[in-house]
Amino acid sequence: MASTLFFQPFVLSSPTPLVSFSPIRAILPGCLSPRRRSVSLSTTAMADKPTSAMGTKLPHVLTVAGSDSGGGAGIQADIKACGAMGVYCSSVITAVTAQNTVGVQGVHPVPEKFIEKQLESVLSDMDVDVVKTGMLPSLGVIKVLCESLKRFPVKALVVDPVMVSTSGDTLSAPSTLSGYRDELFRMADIVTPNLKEASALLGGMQLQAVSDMSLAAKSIHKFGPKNVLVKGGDLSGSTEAVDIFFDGETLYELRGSRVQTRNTHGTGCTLASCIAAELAKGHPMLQAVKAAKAFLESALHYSKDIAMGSGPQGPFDHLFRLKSSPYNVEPRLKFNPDDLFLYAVTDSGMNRKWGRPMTDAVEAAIKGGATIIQLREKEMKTQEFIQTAKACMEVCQPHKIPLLINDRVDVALACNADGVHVGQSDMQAHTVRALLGPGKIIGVSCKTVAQAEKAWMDGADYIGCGGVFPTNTKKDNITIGLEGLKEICLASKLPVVAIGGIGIGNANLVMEIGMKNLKGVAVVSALFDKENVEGEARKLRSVLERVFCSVS
Ligand SMILES: Nc1ncnc2c1ncn2[C@@H]1O[C@H](COP(=O)(O)OP(=O)(O)OP(=O)(O)O)[C@@H](O)[C@H]1O
Ligand SMILES: Cc1ncc(CO)c(N)n1
Ligand SMILES: [Mg+2]
Repeated sequence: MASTLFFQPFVLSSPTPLVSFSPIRAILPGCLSPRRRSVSLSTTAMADKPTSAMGTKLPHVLTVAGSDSGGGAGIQADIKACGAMGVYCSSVITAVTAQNTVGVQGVHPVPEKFIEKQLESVLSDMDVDVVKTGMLPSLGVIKVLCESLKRFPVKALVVDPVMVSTSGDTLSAPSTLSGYRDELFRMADIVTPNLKEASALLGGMQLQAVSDMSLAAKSIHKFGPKNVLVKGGDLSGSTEAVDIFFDGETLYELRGSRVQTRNTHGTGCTLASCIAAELAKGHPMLQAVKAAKAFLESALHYSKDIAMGSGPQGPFDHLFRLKSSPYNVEPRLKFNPDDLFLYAVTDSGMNRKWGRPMTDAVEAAIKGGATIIQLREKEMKTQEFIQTAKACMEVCQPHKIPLLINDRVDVALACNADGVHVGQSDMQAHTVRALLGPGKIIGVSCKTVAQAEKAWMDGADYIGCGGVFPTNTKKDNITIGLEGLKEICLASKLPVVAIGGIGIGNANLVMEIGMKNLKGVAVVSALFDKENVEGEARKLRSVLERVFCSVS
């Protein structure tokens, strides 16, 4: 088995915006060729188009693919996947297939000239950010597409080299192999072959284990794409769904749990479309791939018992979020790891003791210098918790301070909080991510290196690490000490906030361990078990600032 490499260079060095539904065209950070970036439609180009320049810019994916009459794969999957990710999707149809859960009964290619016409219609007019390709039935279609992309450059190209359906039916002519290898791959930001496609691209190489997939990813990279994702959905005998990502330097083994279901028709199309959608929003490549995989796992899980058709492979429901989380709207605040600097965690028992409403306590903490608030209420009834959270949101919003909810994803959705913090026995972070969407902040409490690694894989934004010192807030909590904190910081690819028994007297010791990704301290009693919350926050903040200035 290939060794697992989990480098995530972008996380610590430059906090990237989680979502950029910017009214102006966002530039994709670090994932695009300078060649295309330099020629892509710029704000200047937009200025030539008064209609689109004056309105809101939607992130836009164009899919160039075949129609699946069964609605589970192809164009239909692509449009639903982009819709589910909150991205506009236009479509150039390359072929019409007669398809169902049994297999492909017929293929009717669209004439190349008419594909060219569709491409020109959309690309010349509609501000496409990312092109995603699926079924390209002939070499001629690939050539037409390459020419169109040269005429109308876009910010990113995602190539899913669809060749054979899972039912075994051929969807592209053998001559397309050379078109992919010699022409289209060179223009691609990522290519996403499954096992059979990777094998075909590499002249029949056998792919039976993860180590073979790693070799294949490296070989396919030589054809010229910037990144390669070899998908392991069809890897037999695995309890996990393992994909291999290669960016030309580092191999990443992306593992998810394998959902036990027959409803996997269109997973490949969906994955590639979700990647394209995340790129269109402005996310970097690896983050886009991880978000796509997390979405897919949730969609498969949600759809695992759907019964449709009599064949071996059924479709799944891309739009499950519409049913599961009506409040799933895009976030207001982008996560900035520096927000972890002075992290205030509430405790209504303490605030009651000092006779102040939660909103006053939160306001005072913010005025004293708190940079993020977490509502941690273990006893409160749901309705009261939601009301309190909504009221606290109103306190936080004018100060642009993010508000997170401890454990209760439902409460976070109900009040449209900025995110959720979960512990090890709460809902898993990847499920939280699927429910909250890509733009919300997710934190996970971690006591071990393995937990920190899982948090990163699950798509969390930061980890809370502790208890650093013994604390009365959490009885029987294991104390990891400064050494434990240091070990986890060293291993973590995510920013870290230290927690547990921290206050004015010892915050300096914590920050002085000198870890670059240790971004701040989280406190409960040090602020809220005091009479003057604002004053205590101010003192703590000045301790932190002093250390920050001396170590940086
Ligand atoms: N049962 C499953 N549970 C979880 N993830 C899965 C499952 N099956 C496939 N995947 C994931 O779905 C993505 C698509 O992989 P897959 O290898 O199935 O692509 P594909 O064969 O091109 O799909 P298609 O069925 O559209 O042809 C990968 O990220 C893979 O790990
Ligand atoms: C149209 C179409 N595109 C792609 C696939 C691969 O899933 C399929 N089965 N049908
Ligand atoms: Mg498959």
